[in-house]
Amino acid sequence: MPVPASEDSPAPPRRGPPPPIPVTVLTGFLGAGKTTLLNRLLADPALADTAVLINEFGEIGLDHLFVRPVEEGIVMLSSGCLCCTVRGDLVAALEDLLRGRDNDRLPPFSRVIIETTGLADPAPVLHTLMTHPYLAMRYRLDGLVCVVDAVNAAATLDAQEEAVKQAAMADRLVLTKTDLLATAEDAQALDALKARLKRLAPGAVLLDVADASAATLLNAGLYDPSAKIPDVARWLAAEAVAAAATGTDEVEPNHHDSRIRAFTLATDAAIPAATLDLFLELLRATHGANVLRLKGIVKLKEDETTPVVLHGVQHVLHPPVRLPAWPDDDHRTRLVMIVRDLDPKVIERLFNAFLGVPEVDAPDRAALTDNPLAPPGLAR
Ligand SMILES: Nc1nc2c(ncn2[C@@H]2O[C@H](COP(=O)(O)OP(=O)(O)OP(=O)(O)O)[C@@H](O)[C@H]2O)c(=O)[nH]1
Repeated sequence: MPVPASEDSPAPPRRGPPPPIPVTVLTGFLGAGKTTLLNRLLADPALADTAVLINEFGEIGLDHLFVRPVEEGIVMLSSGCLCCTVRGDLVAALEDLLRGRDNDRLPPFSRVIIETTGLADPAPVLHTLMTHPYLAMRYRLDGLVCVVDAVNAAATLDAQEEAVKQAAMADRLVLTKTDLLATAEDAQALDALKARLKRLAPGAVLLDVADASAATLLNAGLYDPSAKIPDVARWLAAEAVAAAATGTDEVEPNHHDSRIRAFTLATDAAIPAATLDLFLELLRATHGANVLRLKGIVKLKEDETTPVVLHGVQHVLHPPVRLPAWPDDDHRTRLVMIVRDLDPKVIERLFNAFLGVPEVDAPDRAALTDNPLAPPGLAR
């Protein structure tokens, strides 16, 4: 991971490429209300210059300037790993949009919304935006919005692990069909669902569809266009994740949810770039498939005044971004991770091993077998 040179501003230099176009990915299980929500959002004049990519046109017609269908088409990355695929169809559709815009065939849209199919794993969509050399330059992920049907979500989350993954990876969670909940039991079930979603995605903003708007759902990324300095604290939501980490034991063991854990790592220590590189490489190589999302800001030893921002989805790490300065008073390294089938302690020990933090209370034998750097077979 080459750490880039400091930039004076997230905006590119005047004669360079245009600023990347924000992309919002809209997920949610079958019939959860994605298209209905999209339809409502597109009626907002603030989204008049939005291009929409949608897998299939459902019963609700979208009346918008450029709504484009995309076919399902998964392409494997050269690593050959199933979980880090990119979508060839999506690459073609996103390239086509840019061509149209650059040739004045299309109006100069300033935002893209991609509605996925209900069964979709969001990871390949995010990988497409993060790994394609040209698309990663012209587009940037703004956020992942997951629509959750308040009537059926509990049963769906119990039965479908993809629904759990969609919710766990989200930056924004929108509860639909709350208008259909009438009884006291319904209200109780809704509270339980909200608590469940908060455990799954403690860093995500959870809102009712009645409050869903361009203002509340969009600009979830690092760069809010209205703010000159990236709002890292809002984007990371490290405090919310840390606060929720204490309550995860209540999860019923049979739920798919119990496989998901959200946690933060924080340190005051400055990390040499080469050490960070090695840590991330080992994390990707040994646990990449289980790290559903990684967000972070890192204090580098080489220049403690210009932190690096990280964003990863499973094996795929977005090229790190060097900030010109710390965005606020918190100058600690903070990593926020959503993992599946992985004990946060394993990552914590790996991180501490790279930082040189001794495992003071580990007995000798455990220090050997628990060593996260030990060769496979020796480590537990
Ligand atoms: N009562 C109520 N019905 C809703 C709400 N949101 C969506 N619906 C209804 O739920 C049904 C499915 O909505 P869609 O917007 O098509 O859902 P979708 O997620 O796009 O569906 P797929 O594309 O098939 O996955 C439609 O009949 C909508 O009218 C809501 O907030 N309240």
